[in-house]
Amino acid sequence: MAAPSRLSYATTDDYPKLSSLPIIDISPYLSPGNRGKRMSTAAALHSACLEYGFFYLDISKFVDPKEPEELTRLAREFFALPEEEKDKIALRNEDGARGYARLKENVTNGLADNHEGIDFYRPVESPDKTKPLWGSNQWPSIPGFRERYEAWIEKMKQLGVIVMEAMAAGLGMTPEECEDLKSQVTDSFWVMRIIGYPPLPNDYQGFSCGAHKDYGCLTFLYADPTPGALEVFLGRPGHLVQTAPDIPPSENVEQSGVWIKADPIPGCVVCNIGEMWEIWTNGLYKSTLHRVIHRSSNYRVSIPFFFEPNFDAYIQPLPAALRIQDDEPQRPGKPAPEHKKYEPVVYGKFLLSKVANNFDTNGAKSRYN
Ligand SMILES: N=C(N)NCCCC[C@H](N)C(=O)O
Ligand SMILES: O=C(O)CCC(=O)C(=O)O
Ligand SMILES: [Fe+2]
Repeated sequence: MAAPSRLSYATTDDYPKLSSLPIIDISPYLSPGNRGKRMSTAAALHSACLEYGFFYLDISKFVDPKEPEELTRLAREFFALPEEEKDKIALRNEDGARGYARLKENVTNGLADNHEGIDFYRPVESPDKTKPLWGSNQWPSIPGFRERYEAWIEKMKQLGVIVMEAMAAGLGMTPEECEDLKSQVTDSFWVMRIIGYPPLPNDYQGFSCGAHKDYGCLTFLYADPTPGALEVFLGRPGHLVQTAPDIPPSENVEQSGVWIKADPIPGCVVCNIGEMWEIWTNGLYKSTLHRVIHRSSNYRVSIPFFFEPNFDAYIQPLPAALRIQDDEPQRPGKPAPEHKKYEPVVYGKFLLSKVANNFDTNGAKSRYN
C-alpha cells in the first residue's frame, strides 16, 4: 500500500463535484401520495449518501424555525450560569454519560475538545446509575427548558423514521425489507447533545471538536448561524491527493481529501449518516469524518440529535445493499465485490465501547498505537 503523499495540498478545485453539500427537501415524505416527488427525494438521498455521507435536510415544512431558535436561547442561558450551578447536573452524579460535561472534559483522538455540553439519552425503564449509560437524564432547572427540548426530541424521532423510510426507498428495498429496517429503529436509543463552544484559542493543542464519525444511524444537527465552524472531510480512497494532517491514523489509510465548511442554512438541519449505515450497506455508504474549529469571537451553540437504532438492534449488511453491490459494473482489473466485509454488531454494545473512550484520554490515545 503506497504511503499517502504529503507533498501536495488539495483544494476544493481538486474536488469540483465535492465542494458543497447537497440540499434535500424531505417534504414529499411528510404527507402521503406524491409518488414522483418521493422517488426524486429518495434518489437524491441515495446519491448524497454514496458521494458525501453528509447533506442538508430542508425541514422548513416540518418545523417552525422559531422552535430551534428558542432552544439555543435556553442553551445560552444555561451555559452562562456559574460553573457550580452547571455542576449540579454533572455527569458524575449519574451514569457518567448523562449530564453536564465541563469545557475540555470531552476527549476526541486523545485531545481535549474545547467545548462544554449536556448529553441526554433515551430514558430507560429501571435506571441504575452504577451501570454505564443506564442512569437518568439531568435537566437544568431553567423554566421551559425541559418542555421545549422534549418537544424537539419528539420531532426529531419522527424525522428519523421519515428519513429512514426515504432512504429505504433510495436503496430499492421491498416493502418487507423496509418494515424490517424500520423495526430496528422503532425504539431508537437516541442521544441529544447541547453543545457550547467558546472561541478556540490560536495556540490550543486540539480542536473545538476533533475529527470523528458519528456512531449510529442519522445525525440531525441544528446549529446557531455562526459560520466556519463545522467541517466535513470529503475524499475517497483512490483519490489520493493529500493526507489530512489531523484525521485519526486508523482512518488515514490511502485516504485523502479536503475539509469543507458546512455552514448552517436557514430552514435546514445538517444531516449525516453514522457507522451503523456503513454496516447496513456493507460499505456502500460511508460515514464521513467531521470536526469543529470555531475561531470567531462569539460563543457558538449547536444541538445535534442522534437518531440511533434500538439498543438491542442487531446490525448487519442489508440484502438491498448487497444487491446493489452485486450489480456494480465489472471493469477489467477490478476485483469482484466481496460480501460480508462488515461484521455485524449489536448497536448498544458498540455504543458502550465508544462512550467509554469519550472521557478517557488514555483510552482514546491507545486506539492509535
Ligand atoms: N454521539 C456522538 N456521535 N458523539 C460524538 C462526540 C464527538 C466525538 C467523540 N468525542 C469521540 O471521540 O468519538
Ligand atoms: O457542533 C457541531 O457542529 C458538530 C458536533 C458533532 O459532530 C458531534 O457532537 O458529534
Ligand atoms: Fe459528530
